[in-house]
Amino acid sequence: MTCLDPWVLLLLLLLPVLLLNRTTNFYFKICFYCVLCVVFSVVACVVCFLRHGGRTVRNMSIIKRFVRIFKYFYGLQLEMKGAEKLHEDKPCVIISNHQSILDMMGLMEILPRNCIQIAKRELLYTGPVGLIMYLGGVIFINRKRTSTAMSAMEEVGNILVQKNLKVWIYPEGTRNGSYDLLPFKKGAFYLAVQAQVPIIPVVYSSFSSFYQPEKKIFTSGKIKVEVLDPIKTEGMTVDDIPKLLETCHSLMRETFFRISDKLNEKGTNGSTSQPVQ
Ligand SMILES: CCCCCCCCCCCCCC(=O)SCCNC(=O)CCNC(=O)[C@H](O)C(C)(C)COP(=O)(O)OP(=O)(O)OC[C@H]1O[C@@H](n2cnc3c(N)ncnc32)[C@H](O)[C@@H]1OP(=O)(O)O
Ligand SMILES: CCCCCCCC/C=C\CCCCCCCC(=O)OC[C@@H](O)COP(=O)(O)O
Repeated sequence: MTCLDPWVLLLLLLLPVLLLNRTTNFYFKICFYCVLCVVFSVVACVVCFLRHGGRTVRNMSIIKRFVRIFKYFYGLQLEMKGAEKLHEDKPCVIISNHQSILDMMGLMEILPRNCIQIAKRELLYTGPVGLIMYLGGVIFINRKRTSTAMSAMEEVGNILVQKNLKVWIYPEGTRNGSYDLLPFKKGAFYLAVQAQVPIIPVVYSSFSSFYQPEKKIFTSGKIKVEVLDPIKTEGMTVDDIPKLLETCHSLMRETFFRISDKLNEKGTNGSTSQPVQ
């Protein structure tokens, strides 16, 4: 018996109370998510090194297996529609809406083979999480310097067809938890037109039925994912980009509203989702 035992006992007694409280439950789940990311990244880094010896997009299939476990801890269900459109063995630019750090779970559920992602450079410095992203072939861009971000994207465009790759981009350029989509940045559309490859929009329903950081709500729930039809860019030039962007934005926005559960003023959607204890 050590002198810490009464404190450990107290903590154990308090744990159910803390988990039942909405705010502490919320923070517990977010902290646990970060712990899961770090721990799984360390293990995945070792597996990736042993399997492929360094940075390659093939490591993503290993990372996927780890991240796909996360949803069971959070009682999240993912309902997919049209996923087969992503698995055609041809290069393309995949665009999707970006709500939260939780998106990674939805991403890994549907991520096709040979698909690299574009991420903000700051994520490279998150220790093991940054390292596993690097090993998985993620391309890091400096959003504060448009010219370097653009040339990094241009390099991706140059190898996309040559290496038969797909690229996953969040065209909103940042997380957006509001019940709408932000206006799109143009990088993804330049890339698709430059490489003359189709754009495939993927829409995730609003998380707000189970996840609302401002109200400290984080319950179990369902995410609907819909893959829209590919939009061809063959024959398009830079002049066509504004219209292409607009088409993708309105199609995705329409789909987002259709598949999301609109909340009432109380912040509930009337569903029976209960906090995961
Ligand atoms: C266990 C743990 C496991 C971990 C698993 C890892 C999972 C990994 C998950 C990772 C998830 C990570 C998720 C994340 O990290 S999301 C955050 C990072 N991702 C992005 O930002 C992607 C989307 N952003 C863009 O595409 C932006 O456009 C970029 C970044 C490129 C520039 O943005 P910026 O805001 O600086 O500029 P702007 O878009 O207003 O454009 C400015 C002007 O430049 C013109 N322009 C733009 N592009 C091009 C071009 N190519 N050629 C020529 N011109 C171009 C454009 O027309 C405009 O001109 P004008 O029209 O106003 O005259
Ligand atoms: C040595 C330093 C150690 C730091 C350790 C930090 C540990 C971090 C642990 C877990 C973080 C999980 C991150 C999972 C990756 C999710 C990617 C993501 O969603 O990034 C947000 C980015 O798209 C947009 O960022 P902004 O909304 O523009 O901001």
